This record gives sequence, structure tokens and C-alpha cells, in this order.
Amino acid sequence: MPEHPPGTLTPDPLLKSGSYIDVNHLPNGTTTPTKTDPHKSPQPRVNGAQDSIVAGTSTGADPEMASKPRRKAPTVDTSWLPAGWVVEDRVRGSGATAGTVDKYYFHPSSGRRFRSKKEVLWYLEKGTVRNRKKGKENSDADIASVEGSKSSKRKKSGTKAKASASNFDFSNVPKKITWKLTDTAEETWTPFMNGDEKVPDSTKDEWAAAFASLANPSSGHPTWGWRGGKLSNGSTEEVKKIVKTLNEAEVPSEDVVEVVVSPPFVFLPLVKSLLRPDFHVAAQNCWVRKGGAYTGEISAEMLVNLDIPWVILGHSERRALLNESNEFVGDKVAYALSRGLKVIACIGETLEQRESGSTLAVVAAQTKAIADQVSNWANVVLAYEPVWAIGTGKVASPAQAQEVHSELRKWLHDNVGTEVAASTRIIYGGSVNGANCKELAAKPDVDGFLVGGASLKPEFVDIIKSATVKKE
Ligand SMILES: O=C(CO)COP(=O)(O)O
Repeated sequence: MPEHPPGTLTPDPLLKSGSYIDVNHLPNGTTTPTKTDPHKSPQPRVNGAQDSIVAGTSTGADPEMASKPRRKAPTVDTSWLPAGWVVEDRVRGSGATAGTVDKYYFHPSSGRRFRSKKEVLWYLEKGTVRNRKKGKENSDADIASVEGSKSSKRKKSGTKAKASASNFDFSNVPKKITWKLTDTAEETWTPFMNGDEKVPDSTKDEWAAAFASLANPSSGHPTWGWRGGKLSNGSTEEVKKIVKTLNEAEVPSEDVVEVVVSPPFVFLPLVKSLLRPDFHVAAQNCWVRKGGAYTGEISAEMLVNLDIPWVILGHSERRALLNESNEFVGDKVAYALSRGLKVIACIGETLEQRESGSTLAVVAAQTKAIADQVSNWANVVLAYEPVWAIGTGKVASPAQAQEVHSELRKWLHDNVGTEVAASTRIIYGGSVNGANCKELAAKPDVDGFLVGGASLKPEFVDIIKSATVKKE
């Protein structure tokens, strides 16, 4: 076996530099370690809001492939996919079906792989992975090839607990992995460490999740909000005036600050249509499951359909007034993420809880209920909003905010993972204004603000500008 595998393999971010994935050769000499790794396809296509699906083709890196006839996946209309999904064509590198092109669909936030339109539609409708019957899974018209014998394996993985990148130790990656073709008929590749020590499936799933999280990192920039709840008596004219002020504002560029404005539902399309393109919009809530006979509720699907990228969930007013429990909020966050929405998830203690010394226990329990449901945190922003500070003019001191934010980050580190703790934005909300924003923004663990009252005033622009404080 040569020191390094033949050919040029895409560098794997889960391996230390200088280490490599050692691929055992197929009986016919084909080496295709990446065929089981969806994230290494050279030309993924993202189903974006403005993007139409670009027909991507696999490079078919194996020279042998050039001489083999290829069965192409038929060109299919993927406009039915929600924004953010990735579609890939992958060419089989071995076996009787070598050259066949398979179509895969990847969920935007979790990286979860689906093998057919039917599976995706099932997941979109039910929020669960469809159990496939052996030999039946490729009956869709939009896929060209059959991997029928793998169905029992997939069935198992479809029903087990979701793998999480959080269990992956990014500071201690495996030095060498050997992939062996363990079942030619089923084209099953199995990873081994330290010679012939088989890597458990659960570990393999964690690697895939870790890879997905690296491929889709959180931008690491602050998020700011215009909650606009105080606009409950607002008029269209007032909304237009606020948008005009924002549109004319000189603010730091998007690589410094991400501005998200969140008017009440009825103004969302108007605000979205008028707002400058570098600012984004968020809904203030959405329903916990797929829309249906829930009169008055707005579903995540509707938001996706309107091209609304963000949603605020778990605001303390909804927790208190509408009895939204920690678990309910966790379910909502997971469902919204599963539809490709980005979520600002609110947590925070009441004055009574703070005075009884239970602040950290309260926010930890609220965060745990989210963590229990979410395996990919790339599209989650945590908003710490002490209830006693919301709309009261009584802002948390910078030290109080920093203390809770840093404890939350520690909680994420201990309970979710190092990478999630480092990359998840934790923003503060509660009586933030033009006068106190700079001092708060200077705190190392304060990554932005969720602003209510002050977001309706011109001082909101000063709050946006305070994002540069850490760069000064
Ligand atoms: O609840 C808030 C944002 O969602 C905070 O509101 P205030 O900034 O008015 O305190």
C-alpha cells in the first residue's frame, strides 16, 4: 500500500493535516471512497430562492469511468424542493451498475441525505424519515438507478437517533482510516481504525454530521433584530417610514453585521419587498408542525414559500402568555430548521427566577430542550433575553449579560460540542438602546442584539453600528 492513496482526493477537514483516508481497492481496481460521502461531490447544486437548479454532473474522476457507458439520471424538475436543499448526481464507480448516475437530495441544515423525491416529500410532510421496504425504494420517476439491496441498512439508520456533530472531538481527529469494501453485492464500504478495528456505525454517522457542520458553518457574525412587536397598533405608513430610515442608513458591511428585521406577520411581505437587499427578514413565530387545520397559525412552509429566511421562536411573551413550554419551543425550533428556516431561539429568566438564584438553571433547561431536538446548530442563533429587562428600560448590565452568555457557551461546550459552542451566536435582548449598546457589544460573548422598542427609532442604526466595537 503506498504511503498516500493514488489520485487526488479532496482534503477531508476531519483529518489532521498529513493524514489521509486509505482506500482499499475494489476487486475491479476502482477506488471511490467518496461515493459514500455526499459532501465531497464536486458540484453540488443548492436549491436557492433565486437559484434555479443548475444541472450538475459528477466529474467521474476515475479514468476507467470514461470508457464505461453511463446511464444518466434523467433531467428532472426540482423546483418543488424548498430553498436551500442541495441536489447532487453521483456516478457509481463499480459493480454491474458502474456508470449509473444516482440522484441525492441533501437537507439544508442537517445535511441528511435522501435518495428520492418520494423520501424528500415524505420527510417534508411528516418531519420523519420514511422507512423503505426492501427493493422498493427506487420507484421514483426522478432517479435513474437502483440501490435496492441497501434498503435494510438505510432502514435501520433512518430510525435511529440523529447523529450529532457535537459528539465529534474536533481537536482529536483519527490519524488514519481505512475503508474496505465489505460487501460487494451491496456495495458497502466500512471504515476501520488502528488496523482491523471496525468503526461503529454510530461513530460513522457522527463523522458525517461533523463533516456537514464544517461544510455549512455559521457565519460567526452578529445578528440584530427588529422585533417590531411594539408595532401592534402600527400602520402601513409607519412601517414604510421605518423601512425608509433603515434603507437610507449607512451601516457596516454584511461581513461585519447581519441585520434581520422582524415585523408582525401581516407586514412581512411589504417589508421584504421594500427592504434593502443586504438586510433580511424574520417572522416572529411559526407553527410547530406541518401546516394544516390550525386556524390562525402560520406554518414554516408558508414562510419558506414567501422566501422568509428567519423566524424568532420561544419569545418570552409567547412562553408566558401562550404557555409555550421548553419542549414545545424545542419542537418548534427543530421543525423550523427541518424546513430550511434559520432560527433565533429566545431564552431567559424572570425576575423571580433571577432573585432566587436560578438564572443559569433556567436558561440551561431552556437550551437543553432545544439541544434535545436539534443536531445541527449552524442555523441557530440563541437570544438571551432576561424577561425583567424586556420593555422595562432596565437593561442587564454588561457584566450580567456576559456572565450568562459565557455560561451558555460553556453549557453548549459541555453538552453539545466544542465547535457548536464556538460558532453559535448568542445575542442579548432587553432594553438595548443607542446609549447602552456599545458597552454591551464590547463583551466577548455578546454576539449581537435582539432589539424591541429602540428598533422602531433612528437609534437602531447606532445599535447596528455598535457591531464594529469588537473590531476597534
Ligand atoms: O423583546 C425584545 C426583543 O424581542 C426586547 O424588547 P425591548 O428592546 O423593547 O426591551
